[in-house]
Amino acid sequence: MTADRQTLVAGVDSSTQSTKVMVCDADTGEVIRSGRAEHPDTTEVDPQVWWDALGAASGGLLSGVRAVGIAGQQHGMVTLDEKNSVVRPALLWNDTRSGQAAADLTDELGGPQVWADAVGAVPVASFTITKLRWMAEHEPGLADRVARVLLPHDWLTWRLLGDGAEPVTDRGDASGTGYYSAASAAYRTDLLSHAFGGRTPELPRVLGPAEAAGHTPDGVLVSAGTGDNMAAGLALELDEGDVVVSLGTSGTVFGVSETQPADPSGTVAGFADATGRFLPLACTLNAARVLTATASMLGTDLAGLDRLALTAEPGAGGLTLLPYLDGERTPNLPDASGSLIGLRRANMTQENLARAAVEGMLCGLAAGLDALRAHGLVARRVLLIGGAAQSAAVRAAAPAVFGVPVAVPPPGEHVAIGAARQAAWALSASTSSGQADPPRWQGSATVHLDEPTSAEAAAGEQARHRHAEAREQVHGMPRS
Ligand SMILES: Nc1ncnc2c1ncn2[C@@H]1O[C@H](COP(=O)(O)OP(=O)(O)O)[C@@H](O)[C@H]1O
Ligand SMILES: O=C(CO)[C@@H](O)[C@H](O)COP(=O)(O)O
Repeated sequence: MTADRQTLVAGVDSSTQSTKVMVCDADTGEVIRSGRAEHPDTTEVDPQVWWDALGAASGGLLSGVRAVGIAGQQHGMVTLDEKNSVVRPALLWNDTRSGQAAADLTDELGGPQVWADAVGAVPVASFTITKLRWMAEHEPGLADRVARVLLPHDWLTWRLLGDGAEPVTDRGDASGTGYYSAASAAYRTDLLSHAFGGRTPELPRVLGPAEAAGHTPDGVLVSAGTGDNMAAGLALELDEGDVVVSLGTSGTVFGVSETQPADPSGTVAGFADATGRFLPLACTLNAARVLTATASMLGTDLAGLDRLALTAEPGAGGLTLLPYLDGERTPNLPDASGSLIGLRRANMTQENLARAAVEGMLCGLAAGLDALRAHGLVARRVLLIGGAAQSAAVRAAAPAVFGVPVAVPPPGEHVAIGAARQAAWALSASTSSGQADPPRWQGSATVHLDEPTSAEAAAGEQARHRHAEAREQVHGMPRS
């Protein structure tokens, strides 16, 4: 197909640390051009920052693009007043100030199982509903001004549509609010109102997976958009047995399912995906930044951290890092700090510390993988994505820590590509010959990482055991 007949679509990943834009061929998924812009390192942010980053990342890229989709960091609370002005900076998924609000809400409405049954997940500080409770308690004057609540991707989609547009969302991102039941495809405004002190802000209409949100003033179709993990799932065209481990700011482990789990322990959140199915997911608050923080402490960079970690033996000489550097979400310890356990004169080396950082980050996700399996998810292989999947030390340690084959898809911005694939799907669905399914894009082969030796597998198993033991000893968390 010649370039002038090529149909172009764009996908946006507005995640915690940056905005990425990928322009793709709508038929094949080939990436034609891309851009990115950084976000500030903070847990509350004026949404205008995302809009400016989107402008910077997409500058000059969107010429000829027929459709665009926005994927965003999940859960962030964007509050708007009667005039659609932002009431306060958005509280992000990694802002832990609403930890007590989460515990209170869980108790007030009958305990964890009631929540898991109602909305597929037990509230934690990340969820939008707990942030609204925090706002109602700590900023009641501002809460009184809130006329509408959106998620980050909803707000960006709405801005793209221009003045007078109706705010919309999708079931994937809505399922992370704590006031949407994906199983019954309905908002739980009773829960929202209870959490928000009797206030009942307007909520965006929930679109279907291939439904269009509308068009930009320039006539570009805008798809429903979704949460970043849902978009990554869409890019990877997940089948049964595929489990994604994403190592960005957050660590997430998830797969697709026809049914919604209801985990009263709160480890597995029964989110919805971007295709009409469910996306059982466990999320840690500390992933790639554990590596940057450890590298910085050791006076090196990420390449240097890799070199150190690869020099150490698997198991880090018995060192265990519980990397709860920014508090933690899974396990639910919003006020926790990190712990380094097992230090001896013989193992107290930079190499072991680097390895312990890598293994500690992965062990938290391996525990999430165990919980997903306990709730019925089949794990035949792990697909490793996100910024820290580029780390050689992570790739070396992952197969032994997860205990299942690990594959790395070709490096790419999977969230933005998933958003672009959704845009291509919505564009196709808008025509008379529209497709019922998203276009098949996945072509390039994944790289399968080496199976661990029996010694490496044993060291991985021991690292997980020590991690669970440390969680129990330091934080009283029961072993699963
Ligand atoms: N080679 C690498 N080794 C370890 N971490 C890396 C590497 N390359 C990028 N990262 C980390 O990945 C993170 C960004 O990943 P990304 O998935 O884009 O995050 P997010 O979606 O949360 O914004 C940064 O913290 C960055 O330091
Ligand atoms: O809260 C979750 C998942 O429930 C996070 O995964 C956020 O969606 C942020 O993602 P990244 O910016 O780390 O990719």
